[in-house]
Amino acid sequence: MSLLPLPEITSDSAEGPKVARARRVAVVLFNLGGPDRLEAVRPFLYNLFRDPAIIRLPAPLRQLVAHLISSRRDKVAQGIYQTLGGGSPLLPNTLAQAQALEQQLWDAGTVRVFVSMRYWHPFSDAVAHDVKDWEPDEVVLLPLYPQFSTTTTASSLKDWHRAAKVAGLTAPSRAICCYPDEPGFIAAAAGLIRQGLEEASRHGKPRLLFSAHGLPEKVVAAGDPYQVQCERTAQAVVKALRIADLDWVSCYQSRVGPMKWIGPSTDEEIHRAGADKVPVVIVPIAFVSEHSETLVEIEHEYRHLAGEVGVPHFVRVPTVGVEPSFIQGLAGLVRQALTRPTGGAVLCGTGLRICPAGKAGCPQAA
Ligand SMILES: C=CC1=C(C)c2cc3[nH]c(cc4nc(cc5[nH]c(cc1n2)c(C)c5CCC(=O)O)C(CCC(=O)O)=C4C)c(C)c3C=C
Ligand SMILES: [Fe+2]
Ligand SMILES: [Fe+2]
Repeated sequence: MSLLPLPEITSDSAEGPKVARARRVAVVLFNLGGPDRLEAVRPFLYNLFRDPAIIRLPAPLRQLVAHLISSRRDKVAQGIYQTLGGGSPLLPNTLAQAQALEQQLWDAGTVRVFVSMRYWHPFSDAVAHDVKDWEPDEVVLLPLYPQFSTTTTASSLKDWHRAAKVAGLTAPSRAICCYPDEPGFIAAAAGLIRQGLEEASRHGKPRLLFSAHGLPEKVVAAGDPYQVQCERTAQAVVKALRIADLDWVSCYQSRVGPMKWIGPSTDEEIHRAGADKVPVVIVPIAFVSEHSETLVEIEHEYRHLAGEVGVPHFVRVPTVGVEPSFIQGLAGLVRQALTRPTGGAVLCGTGLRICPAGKAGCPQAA
């Protein structure tokens, strides 16, 4: 990766020579957020379900529905976070990624990496103020969702632009929309999967399950490119693995509510693996760090189900986290974004084209 030139930012002074300083770049990482204690579970769920990107109802009705669902799901969700010691590890894990990325970007100017969460602290309003106080020359918005969804990436970016306006943050920004087959991400996932396949192979010919967080079918039918991009990630990993006759399938976990979600579901695939008596290697392909969906849903619930339905061996592959090639990949996305025109343009991770508004699979997110 070639180094970026470091433009000197100069300021005129009435008295004397111009003062130069290195370009200051703020990178903002986005993720969903998670409750940090059991009392936070209900307000976290309320924030999630009152988001119009999640519950597509008009305002007063949406708040009412959010209140009802969060009250009803509170106990189940508290049980999930109780298993994790009373809170989500998503924030500490994301802060570790921020630190690793900051170190990786030593050559891109004076870089500081911030973390902004959508449904629990640190919220975009507080982070936008912190970014403004740091006085960046440029801002790069980097969602920690490799695959674009209106429910995640677009929701986070929209909320960020609102918060930035309120905070008076005027530095130019660029958003990276998605990177479903970014080579560093794919290499990191493939490396971790290879270890999982090796372990499972001792128990028979394993089946690889690429398990992504699901979405309601109607969200995808309305044009959300998430499912297509999840399949693209799976294809890219399979190609990188270069294993002849690899048995693999994409599936979707985490269904909530009564609507029909995209499939096949991860449950169905675990049942099928049980019937076929094949070991399962399950890889959470839409998550880049550990949290309730990986450490409870996969590690406990799916592992238990696999035992019940006769799967001979079950391996959970860890998320890419701070794997060096993943962090290098993120740094590459930031460097490339910095070479593009500013003005809220949305960049596709693959090929880093500037996406025209509305182009399918390459969405205008802001
Ligand atoms: C790829 C990422 C994600 C998509 C797409 C997504 C859509 C989506 N999620 C819900 C409802 C819930 N999600 C919950 C937790 C959760 N979701 C994601 C990511 C995506 N969600 C993450 C990273 C987490 C974990 C948070 C943590 O533990 O730190 C939860 C809360 C947990 C639970 O009660 O099961 C809910 C609820 C919907 C409805 C949706 C799309 C419409
Ligand atoms: Fe979710
Ligand atoms: Fe879940």
